[in-house]
Amino acid sequence: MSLALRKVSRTFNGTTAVKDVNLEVKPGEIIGLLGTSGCGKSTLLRAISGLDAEYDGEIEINGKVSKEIHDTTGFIFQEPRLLPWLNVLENVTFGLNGKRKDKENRAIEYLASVGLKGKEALYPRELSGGMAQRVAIARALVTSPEILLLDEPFSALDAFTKMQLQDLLLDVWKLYQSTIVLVTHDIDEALYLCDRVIILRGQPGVVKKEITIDQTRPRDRASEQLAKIKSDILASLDLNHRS
Ligand SMILES: Nc1ncnc2c1ncn2[C@@H]1O[C@H](COP(=O)(O)OP(=O)(O)OP(=O)(O)O)[C@@H](O)[C@H]1O
Repeated sequence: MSLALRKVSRTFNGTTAVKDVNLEVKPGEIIGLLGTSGCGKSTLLRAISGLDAEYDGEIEINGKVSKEIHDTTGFIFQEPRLLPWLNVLENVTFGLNGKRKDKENRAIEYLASVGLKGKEALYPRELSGGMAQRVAIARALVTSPEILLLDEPFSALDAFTKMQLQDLLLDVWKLYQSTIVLVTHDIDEALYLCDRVIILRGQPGVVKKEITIDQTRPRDRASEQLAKIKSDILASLDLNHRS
């Protein structure tokens, strides 16, 4: 599913958080939004999801401009946000429409695709951080979203779990062909996952640069080509200057 942002700006109480952001995303593309804290990455993601409609400009999803919540988008947050009184299966089926057995079968299938086969009856308190985030991924996927929005989805996890879940994300992307917008602070994560990285900078945040990562997957995290792109990204972030 395609996605386009045209001159999107968002102002909170007189202060502009992001200004005039333009972005065209092709179906099946993985786009990273990268930038220092407070430059408006989450604000943009909330606008794309329809959770926040108070922005100026236009957001078009598959050719249709709308400010409503899009049922074609799935959202994954930094923390899993599971309901503690529901087990894993119930957390994934929660809010789905349809017959109970159908919903459960669907949830079981998606839980298997994130490596949680047989864990359906566990409660959130019994899960590791990585398992809980896998449940959150299954919960987002079960609605078959054509656009997946991820807000620093792996930043609370240890380095090894993070790398496993990045690979998992690529597996589900291959399987479901979703268009993905990923907010991250982690340059290596953006280099490993994204087709294109949008660098935002400043307050209000504006698009400073777009970097295409034209490397086949699976990528070598330690490759020289990625290291070169990383130094370009670091230079664009201009961490020594605030603007
Ligand atoms: N609901 C809100 N009310 C008022 N100001 C807000 C609101 N949401 C965001 N902002 C402001 O908008 C700016 C951008 O915030 P946002 O959370 O989008 O940044 P971010 O780039 O995602 O930051 P971080 O990387 O730290 O999560 C900040 O100055 C923030 O204080």
